[in-house]
Amino acid sequence: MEFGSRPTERNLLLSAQFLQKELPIRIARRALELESLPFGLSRKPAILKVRDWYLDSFRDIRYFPEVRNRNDELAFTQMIKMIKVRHNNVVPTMALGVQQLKNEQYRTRKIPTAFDEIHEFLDRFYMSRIGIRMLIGQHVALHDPDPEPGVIGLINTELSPIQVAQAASEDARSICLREYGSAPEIDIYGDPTFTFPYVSSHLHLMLFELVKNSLRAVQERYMNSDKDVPPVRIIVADGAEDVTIKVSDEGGGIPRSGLPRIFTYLYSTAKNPPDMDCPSEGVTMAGYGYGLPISRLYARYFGGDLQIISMEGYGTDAYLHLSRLGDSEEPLP
Ligand SMILES: Nc1ncnc2c1ncn2[C@@H]1O[C@H](COP(=O)(O)OP(=O)(O)OP(=O)(O)O)[C@@H](O)[C@H]1O
Repeated sequence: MEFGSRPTERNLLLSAQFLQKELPIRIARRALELESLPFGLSRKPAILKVRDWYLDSFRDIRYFPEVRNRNDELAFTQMIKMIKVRHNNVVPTMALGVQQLKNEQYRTRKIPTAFDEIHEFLDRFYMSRIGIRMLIGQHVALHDPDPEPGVIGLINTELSPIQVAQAASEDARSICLREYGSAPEIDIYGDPTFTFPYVSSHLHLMLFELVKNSLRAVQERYMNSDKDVPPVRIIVADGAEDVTIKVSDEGGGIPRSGLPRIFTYLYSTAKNPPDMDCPSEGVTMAGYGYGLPISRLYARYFGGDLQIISMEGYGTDAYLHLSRLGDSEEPLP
């Protein structure tokens, strides 16, 4: 944030030179790991596709001549922007690969794999992806000739969590409306003038996932009843260390036996999961089971965390902690 507040030619050049060294290291580590996954996962077509994206991006950066001047820097920026687009569908494509492995085990009636190892790999892999995309996104965004006041690259130094909560709520409600024909109300509490520095796309993504889960739970619980539908409540608290946002619903909660699984990849109670073979299809209410684990990674990336507390038979509280100390280091694998 401090570096980007002065996006001079010299600083942009320094930034590009740093990325030219740093990105291939991060990308190569992930490519190697993609090649050595357990249980034959590395040979699944979807995983090979992702591996190839990583190899292509590695080559693009390594074959790019050394960045020495402004023109090089602009060309380099275009190139890494393309890389970011190339990797847009990594998450659903990886999900497809893991699903292919699961299906195969189911068909051949092999003893189901302990997926812990794969879970840990995916956590590392997606965390690294968040870091790579943050670095590329920040560099590219610093070229914006006319940034909004208070915005430095991807970071909004005056982000209002209430505003982001409103936008994320609207998005989640419109999906709920589309899917069920109606959607519970959402009440948002907190100081509307309060702001803190954060990446608004990250916060939007996390709140959108949490609100979507709450809306779905409430909707399913009250769909066929004539009782009043209780609203989902979002409460924003600004502490000295953390900004905490609670998303609270009366959607019936999660059974205690199911709680250890909600942060695992591919655990979902959605009845009609999206077509895994068409990962670019539009957003649905629930499906992959990726919402919670991915949101927690985004929170942890900047030193925060996500906790889910459930009261079975009543509802669920999600606590999203966002560290505002600004002194956390990237928790890289
Ligand atoms: N607020 C909630 N109330 C009740 N159950 C919940 C709530 N939040 C999450 N769950 C349970 O946890 C599961 C996993 O949630 P997660 O957000 O990770 O995936 P998903 O919503 O099923 O799919 P998607 O990848 O589309 O987010 C859900 O399928 C649901 O069973």
